[in-house]
Formats: sequence, structure tokens, C-alpha cells
Amino acid sequence: MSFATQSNNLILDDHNDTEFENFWHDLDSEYAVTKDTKIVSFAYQIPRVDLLACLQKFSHRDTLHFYWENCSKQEAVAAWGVTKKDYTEHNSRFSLAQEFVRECFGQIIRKGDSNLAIGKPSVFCSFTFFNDSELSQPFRSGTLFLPRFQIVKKNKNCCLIINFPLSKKQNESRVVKEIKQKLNNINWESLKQLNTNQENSLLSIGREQHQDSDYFKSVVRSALDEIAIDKLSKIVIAHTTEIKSSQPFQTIESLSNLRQLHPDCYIFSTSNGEGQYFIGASPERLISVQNRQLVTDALAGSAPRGTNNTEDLHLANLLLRNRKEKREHKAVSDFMMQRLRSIGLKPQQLPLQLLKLSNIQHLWTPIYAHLPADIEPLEIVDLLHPTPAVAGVSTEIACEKIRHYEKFDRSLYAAPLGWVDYEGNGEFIVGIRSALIDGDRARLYAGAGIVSGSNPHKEFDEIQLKLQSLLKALV
Ligand SMILES: C=C(O[C@@H]1C=C(C(=O)O)C=C[C@H]1O)C(=O)O
Repeated sequence: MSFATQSNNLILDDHNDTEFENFWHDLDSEYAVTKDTKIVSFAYQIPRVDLLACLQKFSHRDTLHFYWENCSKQEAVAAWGVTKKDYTEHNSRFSLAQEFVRECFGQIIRKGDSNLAIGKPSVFCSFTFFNDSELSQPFRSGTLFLPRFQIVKKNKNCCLIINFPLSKKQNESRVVKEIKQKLNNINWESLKQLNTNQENSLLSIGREQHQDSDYFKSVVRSALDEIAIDKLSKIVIAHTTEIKSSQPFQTIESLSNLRQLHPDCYIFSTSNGEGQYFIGASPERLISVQNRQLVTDALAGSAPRGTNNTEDLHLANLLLRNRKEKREHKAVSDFMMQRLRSIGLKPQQLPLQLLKLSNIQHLWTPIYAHLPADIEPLEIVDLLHPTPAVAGVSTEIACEKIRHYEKFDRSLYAAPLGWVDYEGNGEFIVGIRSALIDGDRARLYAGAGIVSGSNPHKEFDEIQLKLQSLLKALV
């Protein structure tokens, strides 16, 4: 944390941060948030800032952070620091996460500009693909936190939320007044734009890259044999490339590159507070719940983009007519419709369409449903994860085979990552096209759906297309 006072102006500065630090220290005197501690959630409208600039300035290696941005929707959120956190595991990890969310929000007292449309305190969540992540792995099966700071940006509006525990000794209105005064003096100018270091573009020079293409193709062949004998009808095989760089990877600058290269994707980053980061650019929304309207995306079936309009249209038409790609896609939409119906929802799907991204195009079916008030977003996450877009059909057999074939841990790859807010809204994406960053090492993940008719070489090309565009962004 480094809010600081200089010449009567509270500015954000790394060198002189004593006054605000002391203030927070006092507020944190009863740091451990117990069940009956109050948590004040203070919302404050701020000028438009760049959330990556905020993360660069405030979040540090040993605290949790969460960032996501969708440039085309002009939406972003950054969160850092911890007011309350929990980890969940095994089959009940999503329902335990829901309990944590309920407990957090039950303790919250909203202050400040709490009527702002975008200023809702949120719990940020990441889950691993499988529910039994070992302790030695960088991320736990479920990580949930109510951050100390959260900035939400929507179109031209920005809102800062500060969540802090308030002990019985402290006077709520006095503390709130003090915070307001301090925030009123902040100079936000330095956070308007991220300062990137041009020299970082040279970092890719000192890199060693390792991936085992023969192994991937042999796995696809084995999977096709099993599909031929009806053991399963679809499986998503993932592949990694391991990178060792001559210098530590710059997470913030890599994210800045990702948002420029993939404006139609969700750019995300989450950290474990121990120097490991999971970042990426995913096109896949697992769920969005806004005012009880649920939207989910069936996304599967892929083709490259053309180098000109004619070629692009040609590739798009081939994709829309390709029976193998459509089979792969239908496995996903059928699964989602069936799962949503199983809890009494009445989902509606839009006609099949194309999602065109900068490097790749996909078959896409948006699915909508009204969500009754007693169904929480995390219950839908539990119901849908893992979809056949990232696992297969049947889910159980595909998951068992994935464990058998893949020689690496999926960790957060292809798993739900998102937030739930105070009013019961929430959004989760599927963490594909992603990388685990640890100092000068990165593991990049991408997968491809295998169905009868898949060709191991073409699937490998698809994986390369996905990996290379991620690799380009990493500095
Ligand atoms: C699994 C991934 O992507 C999934 C697989 C796709 C496919 O095989 O066509 C398309 C979109 C995603 O559902 C990935 O990118 O890692």
C-alpha cells in the first residue's frame, strides 16, 4: 500500500507513504476479521484511471490480486490486498465458496457513494480445473477473497471501493469522514495511463522454449481410438509450452500487450500472493448474471482468421458448414442446455453464430435463462464446470482420461475465474489461452476438442495458433 501525503496533497507515491499507512494500520488493529467484525465497504467515485496502472502502483508480490478487463465492452475491475479470504476444496468447493460470500456480505456495511451503479463490493474467486489441487501446487482448489481495494471501471465511470474491518473501539462515522477527506485530496493524474517500458519488447530474445509436439499428436491418436470404440464422444486435450526467459516476466506489461492484441477477449490476471501469476486472454464466458438474467456461451469449433476479407469469409463459411466442428460444438450447447434444465431453468439459445477474434474464429451459441432469486451464480458455476468445451463427453470419462494423458497439472487453466457482487450479480470466465508465470518461467496452456474425424496435425496447428498469440504478448 502506498498512498502518501505530499504538500497537503495525498498523492500516490512509493516513497512517502507514512500517513496513510498509519491510518490503515489503525483501522487494521483488529486485523483478523472474525464472524462478528463489521466490514465497512466504502465506495467513492474517482476520475477515470487505467487499472493496470493502479495494479502496477499498489499491488505487490506478496498480496492477492485480481484483474480483468474487456476492452470492447469497456469494462474492467482490479482488486488487491485482502480484507477476508478463504480456500475451499473438493466436491463442495463451490458451495463452501457461496457460504464464504454470504458471510462476507453479511458483515458489510456500505458507506460512501454506495448508490453508484458500478460500486458494488465483490468477492473474487479462482478455482482450479480439478477439485483436488495439491498443496504443493501454486493455486488452491478454490481461492476467495474480499479485497482491501477494488476499482471498477465501466464506460467513462470509475469507482474505488475500500473494504476495511472496523473494531468496536472505532467510531464509524469519524473513520468514514477521515477516509473521505484523504480520498478527496488524491491526485489521480499519475494513474491515467500505464507507463510501459519499450525495452521490454526485446525480452523475447533470450528465451528457451520447450514443447513436445509428438506426444500431443500421439495422445490425439489414442483419444481417437477410444472415441472409435465409444468410450467417449469428445475430449479436450491440452498442451503446454514451457518458456525460460533471460529476465523475469513483466506481468503488467504482458497484460497491457494482451489487451491491445485481444480487445474482444477477457484479459485476466490473478496472483497467489507468493509471486506466481495466472494471466491470459480468454474469449469464453462461463456465466454472467446481471439482475437475474443468466447468459452463458457455448464456444467450441475453431478456424484461423483469413489474411484478407475474401479468405476470412471463406474460412468462416467452411467452419459453419464443417460437420466435425459442428459436432464438437453441439456437444457443448447440448450439455449446457441439459444442465440448466436439470435445475428447472428454461434456457433459450440464440442461433449458431461466429465469434471472430483477432487470431481465430469460433462457433458460438449464446444461451440465456432467467435465474430465480434463490439460485446463486456460484451454483451455476458448479453445475456447468467443466463443460465439454474444456473437458469432454461424458464429463467423468473425459476428466479421467485428461488426468491420464496430460503430463502437467492444469491448475487454473480452463477453470472458472470471476467475481460475485453484493447484489447477487456475478461473472465467470473460463481460464483458457492462459499462462502461469513464475519469475523468469512461464507455462503456456492451450487445448483443442477432439471428436471423431479430428486430425492430429490440424489439432496441433490449432493449439499453435492459440499459443503463439499468447506468447507474442509475454514480455
Ligand atoms: C480449450 C480451449 O479452447 C476451447 C476449444 C475450442 C476448439 O477446440 O475448437 C474452442 C474454444 C474453446 O472452447 C483452449 O483454447 O485452450
